[in-house]
Amino acid sequence: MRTFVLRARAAPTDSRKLLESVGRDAHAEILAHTLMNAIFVAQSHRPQVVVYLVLESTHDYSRTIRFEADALRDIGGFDERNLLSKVCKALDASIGMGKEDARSVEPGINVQTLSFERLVQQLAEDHQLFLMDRKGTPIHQQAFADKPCFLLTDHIPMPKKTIPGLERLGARKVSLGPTMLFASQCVVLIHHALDQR
Ligand SMILES: C[S@@+](CC[C@H](N)C(=O)[O-])C[C@H]1O[C@@H](n2cnc3c(N)ncnc32)[C@H](O)[C@@H]1O
Repeated sequence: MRTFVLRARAAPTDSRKLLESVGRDAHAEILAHTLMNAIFVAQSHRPQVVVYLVLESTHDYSRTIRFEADALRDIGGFDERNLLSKVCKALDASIGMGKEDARSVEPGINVQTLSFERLVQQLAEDHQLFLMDRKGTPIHQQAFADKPCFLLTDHIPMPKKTIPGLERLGARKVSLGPTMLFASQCVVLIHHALDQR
């Protein structure tokens, strides 16, 4: 199982604002690109992949949308419009939810009003956490067990004060080289590195 968490700090939890932000400051397209590269390969999907999108620009609670590749049905295509429509459907389904509530959206997709910090605490119970960071251990030198979970952000960096807490949960920094990449590009390189093993 490979798990990816995209902490989308600028992404609105209002579906209309999310769509309006494509190509603008909040760059909602990052969500679609990351989903695409995490879940899909040519003519198929990757088995055993889970993606969490954590949208944090909100007036109430962060929304954590979980996509489980093996359970998705009728995803309808991998273009930005289609993938963002799934995100919007989850956001609309979450309207009115209380704190740390959960709803099923469609097969393979659910939404929770869960913060990044609480999500990562939960994942740390049975996953090995890796914080993607240019200054971390080169990925080809890093050992991986059977449930790695890779933590990424959108164009806004991980807040510095979050990092000691992640390290206390066991997160290790892993690098894909000195070039600053998009999260979606990191996902491709992570899959490639793990595919070689
Ligand atoms: C566009 S980058 C974030 C840029 C942001 N301005 C920053 O300074 O972190 C998106 C995500 O990819 C990760 N990332 C980008 N290049 C990387 C690299 N060469 N190795 C490891 N992670 C990388 C970042 O750590 C971040 O989680």
